Amino acid sequence: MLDSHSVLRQIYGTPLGLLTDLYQLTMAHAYWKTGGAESEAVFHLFFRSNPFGGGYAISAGLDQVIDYFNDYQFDAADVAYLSELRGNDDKPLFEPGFLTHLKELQLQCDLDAIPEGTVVFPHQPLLRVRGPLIQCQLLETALLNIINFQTLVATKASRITSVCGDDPVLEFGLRRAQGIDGALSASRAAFIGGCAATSNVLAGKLFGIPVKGTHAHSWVMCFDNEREAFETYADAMPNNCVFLVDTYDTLQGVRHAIDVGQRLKERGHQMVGIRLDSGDLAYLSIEARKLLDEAGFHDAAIVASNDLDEQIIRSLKEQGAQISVWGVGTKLSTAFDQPALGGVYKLSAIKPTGGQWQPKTKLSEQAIKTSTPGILQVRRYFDDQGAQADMIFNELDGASDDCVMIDPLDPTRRKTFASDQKHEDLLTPVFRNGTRVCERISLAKIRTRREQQLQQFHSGIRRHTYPHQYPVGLETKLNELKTNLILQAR
Ligand SMILES: Nc1ncnc2c1ncn2[C@@H]1O[C@H](COP(=O)(O)OP(=O)(O)OP(=O)(O)O)[C@@H](O)[C@H]1O
Ligand SMILES: O=P(O)(O)OC[C@H]1O[C@H](OP(=O)(O)OP(=O)(O)O)[C@H](O)[C@@H]1O
Ligand SMILES: O=C(O)c1cccnc1
Repeated sequence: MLDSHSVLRQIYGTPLGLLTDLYQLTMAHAYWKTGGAESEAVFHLFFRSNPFGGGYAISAGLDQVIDYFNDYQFDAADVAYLSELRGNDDKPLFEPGFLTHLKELQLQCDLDAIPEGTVVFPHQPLLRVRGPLIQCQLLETALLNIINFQTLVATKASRITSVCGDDPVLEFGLRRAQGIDGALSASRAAFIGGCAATSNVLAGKLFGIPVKGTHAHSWVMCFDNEREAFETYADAMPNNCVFLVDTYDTLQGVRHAIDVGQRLKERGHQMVGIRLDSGDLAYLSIEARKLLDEAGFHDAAIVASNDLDEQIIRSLKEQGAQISVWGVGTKLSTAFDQPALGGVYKLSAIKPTGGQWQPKTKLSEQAIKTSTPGILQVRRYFDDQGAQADMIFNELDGASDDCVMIDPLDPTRRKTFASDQKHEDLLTPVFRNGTRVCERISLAKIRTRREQQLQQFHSGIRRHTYPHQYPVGLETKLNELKTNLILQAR
């Protein structure tokens, strides 16, 4: 199954094999030279704590991972570049045979992934990559780059949109995002997280996100007075009038908008609303609403922007602010209060050619950082109330019949599930032997999935202060395997 287009290719116009850390290539070279390259390996991508001190995260980025797999390639120019790199003896870093291997490389990996828009938790694999060791290793950095950022921003957007209820949130982050790709990826992830539209027109074109916009202070400042600015704008753009009213005196600005709105009405158009971008947004929105309603503009929206985030929006709502549309930029697209998710990609099992699977774990002084061995799957159990707990198990063993889940950090904490209890396995096949085996899901469906997913969970996980900790544990045999590997290593 071939994909007709790849957004990554459209943006960068080049294959992205070199979008990796040099050490992936030096390890790949060493595997190739010493015979380990074709051993079968399994890696999992997971994060260790929920971002923003919250109770959940929203998975995002898989569609770009699919693009990345589809486009994975080292072209002639890439190989020529690599051939020029030198080691500390000034000799070529990579042998020509390895560079030929890269040039001819075709991904043979299997990929299983938790679908985008799913509510996810620490320690559960979002991606599982299985295939030749050399290939799994080469994929690490870009997979982390894609999933870490989009999952982070989708989660931030989900927190913001949850506070806004049914009010639309417009993502305005492009101008202050971390570079071009940071902005584009943020627009996509923000939409998954529940934003209604973006101001980023390229993101609109590439991802099919609705685009929306008002006008800037510069428009008002180019005229002798605000009223003339609004009138001229209304003449030119009668079907997109949201007047920015705070350039000089906000409530006077609302009166000017109302006057121009009346003229628009007479000409058969409708003023969409006004935008507030400074001052006390609670007070000004309440006063603006009164003025608009008195003039009969009951449907006119009050858009607010200015360094908004979920805390300020919640506070504004508590103050009775009459804001109906929220423009959120910097704090959303840069994931301002936590700039990285901290997801990792760890080897968990290896099978030398002709040998048996060997589960692997990476020890750490901190128990929470010790990685889980095996070929993992995540099983989400449901009861009448919704999602009850997630159990990670090892597909090499299968889940045990009594389905007991253990908290690896406190083995006295356990949960037992009935063998016929409703459940869903979260990791689903995406690639088999380098070929895509699943349908691509539209961004609109992913966005809806997030909404539906959140309904499956106790509202306590959505709480921003001291959220409920959703139970995630290891199936008994997997916990034993992990404990034994730790004991052996020590
Ligand atoms: N009623 C309110 N309650 C809580 N926060 C508010 C309220 N009104 C505005 N804010 C927030 O307070 C911050 C105030 O921003 P700032 O100090 O830049 O003031 P300003 O009035 O916007 O000035 P400027 O003209 O420089 O933009 C913004 O993040 C804004 O969203
Ligand atoms: O505050 P954010 O959440 O990042 O939202 C985007 C901000 O960007 C614009 O301001 P800017 O001063 O750049 O331009 P302007 O002159 O159009 O207001 C806009 O007016 C918002 O305040
Ligand atoms: O359309 C807007 O109002 C807008 C767009 C980008 C940034 N700030 C505001």
